[in-house]
Amino acid sequence: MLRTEPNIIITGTPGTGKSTHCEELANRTGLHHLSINDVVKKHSIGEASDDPEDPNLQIVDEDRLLDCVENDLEEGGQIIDWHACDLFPPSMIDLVCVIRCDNGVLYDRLKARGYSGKKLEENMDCEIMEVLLNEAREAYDEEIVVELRSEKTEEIDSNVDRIEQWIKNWKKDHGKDGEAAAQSSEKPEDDPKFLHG
Ligand SMILES: Nc1ncnc2c1ncn2[C@@H]1O[C@H](COP(=O)(O)OP(=O)(O)O)[C@@H](O)[C@H]1O
Repeated sequence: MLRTEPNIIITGTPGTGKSTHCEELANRTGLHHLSINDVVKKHSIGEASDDPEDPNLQIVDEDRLLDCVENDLEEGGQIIDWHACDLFPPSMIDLVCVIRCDNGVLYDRLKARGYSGKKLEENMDCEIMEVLLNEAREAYDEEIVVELRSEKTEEIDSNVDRIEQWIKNWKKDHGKDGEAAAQSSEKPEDDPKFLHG
């Protein structure tokens, strides 16, 4: 089935600004903010970890998670909000935005969230080592992976503007004309390169 609306992953280290971007994008475009944290809670597919330093940490059964979101992804128009990305089938994903943040700014945000000790350290390492960016680049065609910075308030607006414009182009290319182009094996002109600042 051809999707008429794209599926977009918004990923990044906790605290970088994923939810903020997803909410704003959903408000502006009418696409659905698919918070994976909410899916995990709703379907009880997380198991409490036995880490005494992080009793709230949930280990998620990824197969069950995929079962829960499969229909949504097939339908399209999903803005997927999660701190991991490589489990979603590439055939169902049209754009992957990795939200990045300066280490000092992220440290303050995570502290304000009450993170400390090992949990704070591991999340800071995750950002410094570019774990999510590498994961995204390994799992998906590098052309659809975009890195966006989110340190200042005005960056939220400019990032969302750019993604919104990309969505408009994608829809134009995948409407009736896009379907015709796909059938005649022409490549639709939804090149996400313009998103690469
Ligand atoms: N570009 C930004 N400018 C200012 N504050 C931001 C920006 N991006 C995120 N924040 C703030 O950082 C915190 C973490 O953002 P959030 O969207 O919850 O991150 P995540 O979903 O990645 O954990 C929130 O308080 C949010 O308001």
